[in-house]
Amino acid sequence: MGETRRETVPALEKEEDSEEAHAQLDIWKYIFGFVELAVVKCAIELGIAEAIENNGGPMTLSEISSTLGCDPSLLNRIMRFLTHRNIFKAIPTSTNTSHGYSYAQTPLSHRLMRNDKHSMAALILLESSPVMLAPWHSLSACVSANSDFPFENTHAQDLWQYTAANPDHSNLFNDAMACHANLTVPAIIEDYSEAFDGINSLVDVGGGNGTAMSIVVKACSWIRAINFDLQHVIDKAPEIERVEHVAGDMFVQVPKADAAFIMAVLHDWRDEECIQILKKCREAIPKDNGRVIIAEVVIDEEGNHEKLKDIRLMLDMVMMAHTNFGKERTLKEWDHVIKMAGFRTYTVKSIKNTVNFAIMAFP
Ligand SMILES: C[S@@+](CC[C@H](N)C(=O)[O-])C[C@H]1O[C@@H](n2cnc3c(N)ncnc32)[C@H](O)[C@@H]1O
Ligand SMILES: O=c1cc(-c2ccc(O)cc2)oc2c(O)c(O)ccc12
Repeated sequence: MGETRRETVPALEKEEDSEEAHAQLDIWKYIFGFVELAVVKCAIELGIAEAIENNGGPMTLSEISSTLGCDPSLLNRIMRFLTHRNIFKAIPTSTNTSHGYSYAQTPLSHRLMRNDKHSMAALILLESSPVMLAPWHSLSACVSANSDFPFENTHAQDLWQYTAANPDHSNLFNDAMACHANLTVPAIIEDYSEAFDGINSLVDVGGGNGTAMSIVVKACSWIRAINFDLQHVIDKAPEIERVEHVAGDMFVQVPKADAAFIMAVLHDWRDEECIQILKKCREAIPKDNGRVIIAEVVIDEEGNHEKLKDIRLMLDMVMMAHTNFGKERTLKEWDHVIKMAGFRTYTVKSIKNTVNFAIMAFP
């Protein structure tokens, strides 16, 4: 019998081994990173979550596939992927039919429904659209040349010219932003109700289809709101009680009100442009007790790994791919922009469970 000898592995080498093992696992996630977005988009387009919701309870594979008119064996693989990621819950059935499972909704699958109060479907459909995916292929060329912009390079127009000329994409974009407003505005009102105290009129600068103001006037019955955006966006905005839609250019003039609200707009522009927009907001509000409520990301540079930091950094990459000079800003960068626009002081408050902060600037 040969003697078996066990090699002793130095502690350091073991640590490196596990780092290697983690790296090897992590790199596969990058290699197939697009798969998650593609399969989730597929689930939204098929309407899997809606089918289960409309059924009023869990459904077997054959029930879902006959309701949606899908191939059962392909749908089975899609459901296996989605349940592995806890997007749907697989409940073993007692019978031998239908691959042995019923599928139920989860908090994640609710977010894939188009009409759910938590819906994120429109944002997923925007990010996975060929129009928004194509510019990512020009990212490295644009970073190294620092001359062209990924979106303009790909579509020969900037995002706003492109949406004005392409109504289908404009609808996709406005629906996605409405989904963002549905998520963020109730959280701002709940966490920061004092922002809306003492104002009778409020103008939303770059307010899209008016979703943000529809939520504000419902929650704050004393407020009359103006939803201000480009002509082609206002032309498509639905009528909303106590919300007046006004078309115009925020670089020229902003409609007058007691306060201005501006959400996910300044991150689309470079500092000089933000200063110009904020000056127009300052001119639109009273000098003595006016305020501008800015809802935007603040990037933390302190090296903290707070759970939303990764998403904020991804949004910064989205700004690089989809806008010419847009970016997410640190507090120091916000301080520069707000002070240069002539505001005397400002406060900053994080908004629970959203990537945004509420920055209130006073003239
Ligand atoms: C990223 S979206 C934000 C929409 C909305 N505030 C939200 O957070 O859901 C930016 C908005 O700015 C509008 N916008 C772009 N340029 C503008 C301009 N010059 N004047 C007014 N609005 C403009 C766009 O049409 C778009 O609705
Ligand atoms: O694709 C986007 C997404 C956003 C966005 C998503 C979530 C937020 O909390 C804020 C913003 O904003 C965009 C944007 O401003 C833009 O010009 C292009 C694309 C996107």
